[in-house]
Amino acid sequence: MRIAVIQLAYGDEESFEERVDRVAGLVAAQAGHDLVVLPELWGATGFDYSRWDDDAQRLDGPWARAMADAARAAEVVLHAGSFVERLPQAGVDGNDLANTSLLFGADGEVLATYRKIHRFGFGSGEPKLMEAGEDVVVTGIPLRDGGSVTAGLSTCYDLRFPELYRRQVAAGAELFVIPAAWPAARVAHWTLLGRARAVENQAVVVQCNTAGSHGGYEMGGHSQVVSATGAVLAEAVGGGRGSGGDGRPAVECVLSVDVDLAATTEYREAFPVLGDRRL
Ligand SMILES: NC(=O)CCC(=O)C(=O)O
Repeated sequence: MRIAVIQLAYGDEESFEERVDRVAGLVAAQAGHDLVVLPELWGATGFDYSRWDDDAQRLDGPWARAMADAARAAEVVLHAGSFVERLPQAGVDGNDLANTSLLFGADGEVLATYRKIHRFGFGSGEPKLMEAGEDVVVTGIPLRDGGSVTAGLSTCYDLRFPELYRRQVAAGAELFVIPAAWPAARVAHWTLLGRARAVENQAVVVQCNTAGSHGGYEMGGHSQVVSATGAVLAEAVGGGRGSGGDGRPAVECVLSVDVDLAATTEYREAFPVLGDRRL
């Protein structure tokens, strides 16, 4: 399986519309991959909360249509990261926004919808402005060779909650796709937790972070793809001025990675840790 992880860099100066056009072009250039992955909230920004209400869109709005077109143009399955969804009505917390991911098939049809379950912000940002998702989402991703892989979807801060990934594995997940807007200050947690989720679940982990600075936050980059054994197959270098970073700002880049899915199955059979879970 060939995966393209697009680590986007953006600042405060680029408009939503300009960025959607730019990103659609980047996706369209990834023909030949099975799966292309974008980061969290790359349109409305991860941390400039003042933009979220204005940039919110319906599930079938222009953002989703542009991403469907890009998937179709490149003939790839596209995990379009996430966007600020305008819900049809306010939810239990009185908000009508959600942090929503869409997975598009190569024909542009929506294969899966995931709403971020664990909201980041400790009383501001997501918990204040957005509803929490309630559904664990595990979905088949069709591959160009006619096969498929079973993937669990989650977003950024979800990575800190291992029980979510255990539930995804129980539902058949062999691979986790995790878009993020994870700041440089804690980028060491991002890479460490990604490897931990891979090792404890014997699953491939695909992490797509954001670069650049917006809303007063420097993003950490260090997108990575980790094998089911915990080996880092590819990592976007640079970024992380806080704990564990290398001091350089993260940059925009595309990781193009071949993942051997049969190796995951073989590894799970040869070292059957998951069979020893006490549920
Ligand atoms: N956008 C996020 O969910 C940020 C998460 C984060 O910064 C952290 O867990 O640390």
